Amino acid sequence: MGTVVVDAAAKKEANGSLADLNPTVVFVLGGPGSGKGTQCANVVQHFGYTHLSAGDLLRAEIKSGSENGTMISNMIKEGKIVPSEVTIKLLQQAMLESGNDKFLIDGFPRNEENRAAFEAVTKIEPSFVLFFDCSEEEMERRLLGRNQGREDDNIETIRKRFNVFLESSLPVIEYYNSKGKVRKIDAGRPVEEVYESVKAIFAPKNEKAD
Ligand SMILES: Nc1ncnc2c1ncn2[C@@H]1O[C@H](COP(=O)(O)OP(=O)(O)O)[C@@H](O)[C@H]1O
Ligand SMILES: Nc1ccn([C@H]2C[C@H](O)[C@@H](COP(=O)(O)OP(=O)(O)O)O2)c(=O)n1
Ligand SMILES: [Mg+2]
Repeated sequence: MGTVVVDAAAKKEANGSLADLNPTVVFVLGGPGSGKGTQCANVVQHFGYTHLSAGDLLRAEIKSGSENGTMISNMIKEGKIVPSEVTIKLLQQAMLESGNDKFLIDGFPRNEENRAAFEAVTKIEPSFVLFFDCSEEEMERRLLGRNQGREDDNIETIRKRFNVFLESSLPVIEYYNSKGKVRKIDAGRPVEEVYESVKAIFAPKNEKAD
């Protein structure tokens, strides 16, 4: 399954099945280090979603030895956003393989191209968009302390990623905000406090979720 060259027939088939699935999708957005992955893990435990991190899928694709691996790796090291075609195919495959119909899509869409292409290809509209709002100082501190051996968690690439976030990702959040879909969370607080706010968004009112 290593290939990422988009095969038209396979793409059509994947789309057909995804449309049949009519999945519930929540986009989880926020700057690098804002805590998207950390909070998604909490939501998965309590609310039955499948967590799909676009960055994790791209890193797995590099490791798998795919023919696009070098291109993806170079783009990630530069803090750049990989062409939508590649990322959307990985997301579609992961959704179909999961056996679930509720997804947290973390770190996607990261630019207007991602957003428009996903909508055009999958016809999926997110139920809402979680936006983790965090200061650059705090995000930088967290990224430098993340210790996951990531090639992009160095100060030079971090600065580039912050610029890409401001220039390309924030406009996507503004787009969804204009549609009333953004649920903004103060992500600069401790993990447990942030999760309290996240939980309140997912938990049906008057019901308890632990
Ligand atoms: N609320 C928080 N307070 C302090 N550290 C956090 C918080 N949320 C996440 N972290 C830590 O910050 C780093 C980045 O978090 P992560 O969830 O990977 O963010 P993202 O996916 O948005 O880049 C990790 O080392 C994580 O343990
Ligand atoms: N939609 C996406 C998501 C991530 N990427 C690439 C570019 C990003 O800088 C890296 C890392 O993304 P990831 O979401 O794992 O990073 P953070 O968790 O926000 O720190 O992956 C992409 O090209 N397109
Ligand atoms: Mg992450």
